[in-house]
Amino acid sequence: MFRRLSSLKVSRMRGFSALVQTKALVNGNWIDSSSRQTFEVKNPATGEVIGNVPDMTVEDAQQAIDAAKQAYESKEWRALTAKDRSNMLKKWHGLIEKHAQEIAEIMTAESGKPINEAKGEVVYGNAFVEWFAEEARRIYGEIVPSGQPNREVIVMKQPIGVAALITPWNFPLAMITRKAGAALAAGCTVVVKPSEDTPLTALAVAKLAEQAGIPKGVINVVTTKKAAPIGELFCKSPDVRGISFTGSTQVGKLLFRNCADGIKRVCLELGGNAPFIVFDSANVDKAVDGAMASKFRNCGQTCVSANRFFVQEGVYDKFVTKLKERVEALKIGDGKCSDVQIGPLINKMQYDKVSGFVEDARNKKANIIVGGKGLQEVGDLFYAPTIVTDVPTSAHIYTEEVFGPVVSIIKFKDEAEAVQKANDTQRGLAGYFYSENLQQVFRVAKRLEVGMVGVNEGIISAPEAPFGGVKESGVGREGSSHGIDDYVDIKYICMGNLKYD
Ligand SMILES: NC(=O)c1ccc[n+]([C@@H]2O[C@H](COP(=O)([O-])OP(=O)(O)OC[C@H]3O[C@@H](n4cnc5c(N)ncnc54)[C@H](O)[C@@H]3O)[C@@H](O)[C@H]2O)c1
Ligand SMILES: O=CCCC(=O)O
Repeated sequence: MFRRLSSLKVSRMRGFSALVQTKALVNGNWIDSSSRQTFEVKNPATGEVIGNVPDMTVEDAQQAIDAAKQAYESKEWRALTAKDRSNMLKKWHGLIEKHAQEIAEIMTAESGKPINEAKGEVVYGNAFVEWFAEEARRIYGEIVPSGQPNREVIVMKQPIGVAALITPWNFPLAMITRKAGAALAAGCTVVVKPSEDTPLTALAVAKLAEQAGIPKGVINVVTTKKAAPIGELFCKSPDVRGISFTGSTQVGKLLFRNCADGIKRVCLELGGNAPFIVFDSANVDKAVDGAMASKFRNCGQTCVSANRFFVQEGVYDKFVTKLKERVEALKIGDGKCSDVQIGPLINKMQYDKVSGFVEDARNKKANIIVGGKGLQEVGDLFYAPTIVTDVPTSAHIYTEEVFGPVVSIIKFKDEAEAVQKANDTQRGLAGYFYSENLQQVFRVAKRLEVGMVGVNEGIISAPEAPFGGVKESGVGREGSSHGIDDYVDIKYICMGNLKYD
């Protein structure tokens, strides 16, 4: 069965104290909550409290909005050229790179993410800062040939103003840089509300932004457990011109509704329920590699994780046997051990959800061939990597996003059935399939109702690619040249009565 690591094998982590900030950042000042209240940040692998951060109030969040507005209108920010902003982002990128190890250690301590994955996330997240440093200089307008004489039609892109960024715990760095990089490149200022589970990574990168010379008030970080009232303030405040949210579909819908009155710009990156299809024409070894990468990245707590595996009859037994061997070999433990591959789930709520879903499948006569239980001997929040076969379509692991290390497998007969089942969900973030048949590749890629498709590939995220979903998985795209769109307004200037002769 699974290999567990003893604490003796835990590699020594260097102290990460230098970058750990335990105050919020408003208008360039590192401050406490006006209520003086704080909340604990815990290591999900051990339950140990690793820090206390300010539990900022709605009034504190209002101050952060005011600071962002003032900074947006100040000469220190508005007068900068695109090249100046690009250079600041490049400096920030350089500092994140320099402090990659410390940031990864903070991330592992507060999120439980295995250290090698945390280092990978620093590289991935920082790539958005670099990408948007480059894009900052390419926010082009247009001059369109006019239909009238003596007229010019000029189109320019201008920053929207203050943007509020609400981020989740599963990618504590990348979900901030993917938004803030684009916003700053466009010339906006931001108020970041990181997840209450992972505020320390957010504060650490904000500290580096300060060291990079990004002016006060341009990036504000509000740590809080009062997500709902502060989210409502962001939606209702006329000074916040855009909201970018990554998180659950449930909260995304609430924010979308609350932004309606102010006709605010909204970017929503929400949950998925990704199909992963293995056709008879697939290279099964490649498919198993892709399945492991897609499913077990961050212990399955990834919005683009494969959620439902559809495997065609001809390769079913081979795929399941090979996948089972790989799953049983996964190393589980405290993410600070350098060879751990599976850490804990983030919190008790997530643990209860995952274990409840597997119990539901068991009760509905699905077949649990590996795992299917908690690993309390390792820690309270550890759940065994699990494979469930013969999953009925009524099971929660089929209809819902599991967000945990659970593979649900369903056998299918033909392509039409696979595509119909893959699309049988209101979510549409990512989808994956394995096939060596070129005709099938194009057919299926076009028919999947998702924003992103991995063909013979389990890891698809990249700074230059547009990230986002369709259906209830969200609106807007992050990363790529499209990632700037949510932070700019298009302005048309009609130059009339021009005299050319
Ligand atoms: N599409 C993507 O890019 C993407 C990326 C990461 C996570 N996710 C999704 O996020 C979910 C898991 O993350 P989570 O549990 O942190 O989600 P969540 O929606 O509970 O929380 C996300 C953020 O929203 C805040 N929040 C919670 N309630 C709020 C409210 N009423 N108003 C304003 N803010 C509020 C939280 O404090 C946190 O900062 C999964 O469904 C996952 O698929 C999507
Ligand atoms: O969890 C969602 C984000 C993951 C990614 O950017 O690949």
